[in-house]
Amino acid sequence: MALRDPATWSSLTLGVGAALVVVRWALRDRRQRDEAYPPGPSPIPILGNLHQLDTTQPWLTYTAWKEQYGDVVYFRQLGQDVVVLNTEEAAEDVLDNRSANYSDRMDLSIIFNSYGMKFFMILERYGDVWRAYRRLFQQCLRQDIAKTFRPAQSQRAHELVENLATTPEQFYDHIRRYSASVVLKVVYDHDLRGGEDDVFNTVLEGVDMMNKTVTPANILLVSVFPFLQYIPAWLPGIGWRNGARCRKFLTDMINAPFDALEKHISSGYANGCFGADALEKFRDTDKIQDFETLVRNACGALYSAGEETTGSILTVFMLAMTLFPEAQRRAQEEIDRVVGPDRLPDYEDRASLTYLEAVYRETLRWKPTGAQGIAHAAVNEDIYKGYYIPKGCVVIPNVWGMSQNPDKYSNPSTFMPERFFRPDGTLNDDKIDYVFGFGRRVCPGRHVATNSLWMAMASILASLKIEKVKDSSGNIVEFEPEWFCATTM
Ligand code: HEM
Repeated sequence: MALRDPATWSSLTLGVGAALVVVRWALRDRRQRDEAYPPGPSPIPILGNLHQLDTTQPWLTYTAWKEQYGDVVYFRQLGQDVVVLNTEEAAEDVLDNRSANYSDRMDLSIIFNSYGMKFFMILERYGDVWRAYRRLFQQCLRQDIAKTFRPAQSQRAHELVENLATTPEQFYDHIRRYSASVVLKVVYDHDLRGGEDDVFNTVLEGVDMMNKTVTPANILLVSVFPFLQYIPAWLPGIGWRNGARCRKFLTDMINAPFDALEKHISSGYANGCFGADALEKFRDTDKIQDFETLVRNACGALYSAGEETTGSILTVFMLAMTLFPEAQRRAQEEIDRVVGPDRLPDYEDRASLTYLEAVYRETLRWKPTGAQGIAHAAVNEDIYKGYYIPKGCVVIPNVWGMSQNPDKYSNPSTFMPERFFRPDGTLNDDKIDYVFGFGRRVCPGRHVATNSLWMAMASILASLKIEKVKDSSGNIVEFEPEWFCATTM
């Protein structure tokens, strides 16, 4: 793609135009109203408060602002109104209890179109198309249906243990393979076994491409300067911004597993899975237009939302077990006592393995992988606790702030499963559900995710001891874990 290309220039013009609109919007005066905006830092023209944000880990800034301004904080970012909800109570009040008004997302149509993200319903605006997706999820991924995938999840968890035992140094690849294999099975009835697998390679490449493009920084840049999507793909370091290349990867990511599923269906070999179930249940619907494309896209969205999240949490689990051996020892002692040495834990054991349950919850809490949740947006203006929230305002649930709240979790940076027990030894009611989101947009894959995570943790703890690496002389190699959490918009 050359800069001489007329399309590039028209985009450049559009980009500059968009920048000017953003500047004018950013400079506009706040409306004079009776109700005040929630408290927050003072903005400067154009940037708003962008210069005060830790842009790679914004949740750290939000959490610091909580100390200064409170549970509900208002700021501006290049003219965009943003409200941060720093506590579970505020997030439940606004996003759960008023979900009819707070289930929208920011307008990201430029990114959607330039990078081929239309399938990615996670960022779909609140409306009929989004409702059609949620109808599919409600019919084909609810809790009782998620249970039917458990045997496949157990089998893959046992494979994960075998892989970890054979080549522990490749633990990250094994974990990623596990989470991908579960989601491929659940969504497409695709069996990922040993060796090369074209479908697996294609979807991994697609997700990696998405991870680069769907970041807050890139979204902001491309929204203001749409011509960036025409950066030549071969340019080192920044060629990944090329829209056409990304579109190709994502189209392949959506089509490869779905085409394979359709072949299975037509040859009569498909077992129960989300894709086949949705095609079957909605085939005669007149309520959803072009339902086949919708199902194809829904499958792509489920895969891209489900693979990395599960993998990241299991990576956090491995880190926690390495750094906090006492928690590992207690969970293993419980499994030995309750399950015994002759078999691996099964889902039926879950209620009896209370310490393991606490390890599971503490893993979600300790280093939540979606530290600033996924932002919602207000459909209409609203008043919350006397504060004005404007129409179109982006509303961020600060999951990091909730999970590291020292008033609720003492020594929050310590991995301490014991915090989930009441004095009488029973588990409390804090299930860390807030990591799965809020209101009408709550994660539809949470039942599948919970089953995958629990089974992997139970199987690993029942079979392996996780400890720090030793060098050739048998000395422990100490390491300083670096914590980085992928941002979501
Ligand atoms: C493993 C841990 C997972 C976590 C922590 C997680 C978390 C989340 C969060 C925070 C949201 C946004 C909710 C909101 O807007 O308030 C979300 C949305 C979503 N998740 Fe998950 N998720 C996980 C696994 C999965 C899996 C396995 C799947 C698919 C099988 C999945 C599919 C989705 C989809 C499709 C949405 C978009 C919902 C919408 O916008 O209406 N997730 N998830």
